[in-house]
Amino acid sequence: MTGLTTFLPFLRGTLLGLKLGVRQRHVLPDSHRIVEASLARAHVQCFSLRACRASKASDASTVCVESSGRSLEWLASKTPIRSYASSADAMNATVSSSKQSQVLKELEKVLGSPLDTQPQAPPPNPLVVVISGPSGVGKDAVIKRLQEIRNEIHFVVTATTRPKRPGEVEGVDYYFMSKPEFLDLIARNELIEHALVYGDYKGVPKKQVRECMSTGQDVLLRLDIQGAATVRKLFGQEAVFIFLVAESEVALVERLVERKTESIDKLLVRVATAREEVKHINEFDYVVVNADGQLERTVSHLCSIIDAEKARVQQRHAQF
Ligand SMILES: Nc1ncnc2c1ncn2[C@@H]1O[C@H](COP(=O)(O)OP(=O)(O)OP(=O)(O)O)[C@@H](O)[C@H]1O
Repeated sequence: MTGLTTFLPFLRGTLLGLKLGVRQRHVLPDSHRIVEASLARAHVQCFSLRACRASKASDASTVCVESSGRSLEWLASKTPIRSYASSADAMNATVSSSKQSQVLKELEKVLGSPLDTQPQAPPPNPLVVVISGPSGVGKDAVIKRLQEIRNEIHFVVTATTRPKRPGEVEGVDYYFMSKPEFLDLIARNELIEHALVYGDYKGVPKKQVRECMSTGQDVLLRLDIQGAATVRKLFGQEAVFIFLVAESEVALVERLVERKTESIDKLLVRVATAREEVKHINEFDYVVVNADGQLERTVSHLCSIIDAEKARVQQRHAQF
């Protein structure tokens, strides 16, 4: 309402200007003035499109120009206004491509140099993303889904000495190996980190991470809390650490019981450990709730984090 009342005097002046054929001048930022000056040459007059619609003016056409991140709406005389849903529609509806290129040429002339076609944002650095969280929270389920929708991210397959669970695939879910084989990897210093978890070894092979990072690919690591702490020491703030939690402790336990992969003794150990692990939440950059039945939402949150990381001005720069 306030905008309208402030605007009415301007609108009256504008319409009067149109009738009298007098070019109006409005206070615009410098960059906009350049645009205005250039378009003035093409006999285009600048007004607010919204104002003209409100006034039901029917003797103007629209030319929209993106300048300094804002949309300027230019009204030129003689052609009728058409109804449209957005500035982009207005552009399509009323400006022919030849007119557009004419405007661009005019702008380039005024600027004294050609408009740059290069991307304005620098290419983002490859990310190292660590996903961690207590046992049974859904790390594997979440990562599996994330891989389906973001297959450009390389999931680093962990080596483990634990037995394969039904449905798990060698080289996809884990590299399953015997304890002597795993100990050999340790001896050859071929693991970024490794740990003995619930009596089984788990570790991240260096080779995979090294190879991916050298090609500029994003890397996703699934680590338990100890592993995440070790990798944090290695990468510091240069990697992204995400902590998955269930909506509550009871929800986590129900999920573990439902999975039916542990005896009651093993369950007890996992639940007691999970209670301790959740205390490490502050060592992470992000926390994401994997609520029951909300796997898609969880994965969508992870995608948002990755996208936000890609949009950072000060990029993380993981080196290995
Ligand atoms: N959002 C969810 N809603 C319901 N069930 C889920 C959800 N996320 C995962 N699950 C299920 O919970 C169980 C535990 O998930 P998963 O095995 O992925 O956990 P994990 O964190 O990888 O466990 P671990 O560290 O013990 O390997 C699985 O049966 C999985 O299908």
